[in-house]
Amino acid sequence: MGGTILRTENLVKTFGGLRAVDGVSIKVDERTLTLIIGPNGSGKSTLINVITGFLKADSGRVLFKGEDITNMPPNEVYRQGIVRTFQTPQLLKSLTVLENMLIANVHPGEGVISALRKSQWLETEEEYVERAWELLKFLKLDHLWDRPAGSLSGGQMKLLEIGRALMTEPELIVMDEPVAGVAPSLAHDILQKLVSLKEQGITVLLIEHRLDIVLGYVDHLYVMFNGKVLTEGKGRVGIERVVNDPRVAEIYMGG
Ligand SMILES: Nc1ncnc2c1ncn2[C@@H]1O[C@H](COP(=O)(O)OP(=O)(O)OP(=O)(O)O)[C@@H](O)[C@H]1O
Repeated sequence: MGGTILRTENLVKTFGGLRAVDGVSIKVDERTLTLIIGPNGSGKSTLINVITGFLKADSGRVLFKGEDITNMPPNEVYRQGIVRTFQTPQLLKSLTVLENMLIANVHPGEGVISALRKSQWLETEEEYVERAWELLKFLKLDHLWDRPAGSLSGGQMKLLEIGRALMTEPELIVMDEPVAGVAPSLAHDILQKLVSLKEQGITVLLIEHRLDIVLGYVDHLYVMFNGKVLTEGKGRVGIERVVNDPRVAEIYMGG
């Protein structure tokens, strides 16, 4: 484990009178897998939306590698080295698996066509194809390279979404429910892939409901409730303590 790559300080996001994120301070260490759990409506998605620039904070700060990135627009956050994946993979379903990989570097808000026309893209085209191919092999999607993305299974689409995120060579990947709706064996495959990303220097921050499947892969666990961090734990012992905390069972039973 290295130093802290991402930190939030007293982050607040309100919707009208509702404090969806209510003074959240978290730390994500380099090359770890950090998981945020919490019952529905506890503020997890809002928190990662604020971190990744999809929502503006009312107050508090987001620091990435020590730099203040609070309220930067998503494309700026992305340029800093943070990539986001969504619960529903954001794929272009009529394009092939390989094509989806190749257009992954299109900045949010930038048209696909104009990005593809860029001379800069053409210069690095060979490199991109190589990288896409390596990643497809890593994700065991290479045999599907010429299939339309829309013909993949739900789990394969999640993998392709991860592949697209990795095409951008991120330092931090923020994921919204990467194994939701995925069969257990493929879910474990996906999580093992995420663990092996740590060895490549990538840090993973994720939200996930399926604790039974995810917990064994996690280095740092945060529990959110009512917009706040209820408790947290690091390492086997710390995580075990959180999981056995009666307050955690209580919020899930209440929700
Ligand atoms: N755009 C919005 N406008 C108004 N209220 C919102 C908005 N987004 C979220 N909320 C509210 O903020 C609170 C936190 O929601 P959020 O989606 O962050 O929770 P969550 O922990 O991610 O839940 P889930 O696990 O169901 O995705 C909820 O009460 C929700 O209804």
